[in-house]
Amino acid sequence: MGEVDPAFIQDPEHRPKLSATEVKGIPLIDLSLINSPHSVYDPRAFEGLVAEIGNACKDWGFFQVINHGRSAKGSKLLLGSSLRCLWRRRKIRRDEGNVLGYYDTEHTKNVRDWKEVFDFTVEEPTLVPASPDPEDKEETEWYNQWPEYPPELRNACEEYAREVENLALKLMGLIALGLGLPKDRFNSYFKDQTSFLRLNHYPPCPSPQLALGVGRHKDGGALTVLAQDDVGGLEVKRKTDGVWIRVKPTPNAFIINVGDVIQVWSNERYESVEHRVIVNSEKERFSIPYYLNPAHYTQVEPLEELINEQNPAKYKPYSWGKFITHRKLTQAKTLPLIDLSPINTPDNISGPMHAKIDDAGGLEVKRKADGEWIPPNLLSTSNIRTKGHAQEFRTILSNDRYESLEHRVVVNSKKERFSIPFFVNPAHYTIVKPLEELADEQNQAKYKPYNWGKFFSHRKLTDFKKNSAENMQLCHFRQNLIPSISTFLIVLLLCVANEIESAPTNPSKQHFVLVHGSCFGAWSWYKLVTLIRSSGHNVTALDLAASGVDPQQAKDLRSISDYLKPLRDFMEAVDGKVILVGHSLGGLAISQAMERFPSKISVAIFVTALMSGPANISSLNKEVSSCTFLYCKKPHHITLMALFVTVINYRKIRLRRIKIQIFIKVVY
Ligand SMILES: O=C(O)CCC(=O)C(=O)O
Ligand SMILES: [Fe+2]
Repeated sequence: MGEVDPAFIQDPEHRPKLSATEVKGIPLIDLSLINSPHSVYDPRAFEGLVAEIGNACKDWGFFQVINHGRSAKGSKLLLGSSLRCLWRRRKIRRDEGNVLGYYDTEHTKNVRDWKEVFDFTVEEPTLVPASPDPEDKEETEWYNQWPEYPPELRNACEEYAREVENLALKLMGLIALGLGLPKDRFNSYFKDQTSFLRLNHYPPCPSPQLALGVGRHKDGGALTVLAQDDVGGLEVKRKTDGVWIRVKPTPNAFIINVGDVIQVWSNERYESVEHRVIVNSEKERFSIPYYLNPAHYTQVEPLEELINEQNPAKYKPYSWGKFITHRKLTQAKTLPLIDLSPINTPDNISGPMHAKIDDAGGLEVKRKADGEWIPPNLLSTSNIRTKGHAQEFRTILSNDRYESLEHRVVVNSKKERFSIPFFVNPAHYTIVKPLEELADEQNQAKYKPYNWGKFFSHRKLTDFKKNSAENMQLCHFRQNLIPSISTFLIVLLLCVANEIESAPTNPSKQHFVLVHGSCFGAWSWYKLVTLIRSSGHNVTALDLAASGVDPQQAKDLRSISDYLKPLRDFMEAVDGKVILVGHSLGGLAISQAMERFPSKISVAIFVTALMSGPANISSLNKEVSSCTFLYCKKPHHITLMALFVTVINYRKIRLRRIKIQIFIKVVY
């Protein structure tokens, strides 16, 4: 591997102390009771063993076992010199199509590990989902990739795997008993297990103070049975004080790690252990973890027997198959720092680290697949690289190949929280538009150019209203805006206007006057204004009195007539015919304008609007109550409302009224 490439260098706070102390007190459990053919069954001793394992799982999340009944021949052979040449020969490299075999690009927390590995599964083939995509129901098979040399490798590995599997399942039985469950409680999960083994080789490292053999992590499966040679380097994070302690190799012992799956099954009675591997400048090191994993179709969730009202489930169920497929596909390559995959992968959707219901973080991202809010992986990075406004910019530059991420921060009643976003923005004079190289005839530019500086200063002035329509949003610049209420209105209007005798002869050039509803302002039409203008029409969005940016105060208005005055003033001044559009209470305003300026109005559109009678505004209530309003409210936001549109040809009003009712999704 040569000199230390920056990809291997750990952030300062995660660099190892090479002088770490080896401490006493790490549980060392003698399994001779269950393994010796000569031992007489002693229920009390057995109970003691179960309790010892239970305590080790609870207090440490790991322990060592001796007299485990395995001959240790297998591990000696695999760790020993006869097979080391495996690493120096040509390796069968894994790729995206085949995730097993040799590779040396494993990354933990986005930093490359100083090691090379050879992976093989216990079941041949191993059945797994074809992709991490939750919607994809297809399955695929993983096959081991055995090298031709050394020839004895395959047999040695397979034999070793069988031996350790036996031990791992026995330990699961003891753990089940310790949790007060039947001994065979976990058996069914491992019927079609996805367990695999890894031959780890840590070459000597010129800068062991900067890099790690494996960065800090927890094993994702149920249980790990680890064999190591006598070089040492494994460190575990002690639960009592968070100090990293070195695990001194014990001859013929296996190290047992509690994995994330047990943490979830036990509803956190046992917690998986964080660990890492230190490398050294002189000696290479070998180790063989056996990861005991459930069948891919397992939904991992707290066991029913271990939850109740006092102790509710701390995790949401997640698909083991989706989780492991994602892991396998992503861990062997560099993950970009700004990476959209976390919101689309089971790892972050429902992996044990992330599905924790009471996640202390606060940042949530909206998963693109289904719009659900989920916490991203905040636990492991010291610098949290969130995706901010800069990504809106990326969205446009990439012509939608990358989409910006919607996110939010939830607060909690106990802890305060701090964060420091760094927004990477272009120069103010930048005209943001899809890059030429990424837009062509087949894939046309999806955004119109806009001036970053103008956008940015507008945002700065209005950012306190992040969710209000007044805040300029990316959708302003979209070329082909998604059909919405606005587009619908224009299409509807033009269709109907063509039908009406008095419609302008050239419907392609109209002047729309938009009148907002109560408590709204001209800003509420921001989408429609953009749309109408970009369709080549004139548009005026008015603020009624004391609304939007109109300087008057509501308390100073003496009558409804004062409130409607800005429209009257406008109508007086305007040349030619206009199309009036009123929303909600704005219907009252346009009704009055229709009374006064009939010759200046070609069409009036009432959008869920009050519509007073043409002769007498006071007949308003009667008219309104005869209209059908369908209204569907969901908590916190209106997702659906009935749009009630009445198009009136004013001059023929007594002859013809068109009422159209539709359902439309309105996004505020
Ligand atoms: O090599 C070791 O001691 C531990 C390796 C490990 O933690 C892993 O591969 O998951
Ligand atoms: Fe591990």
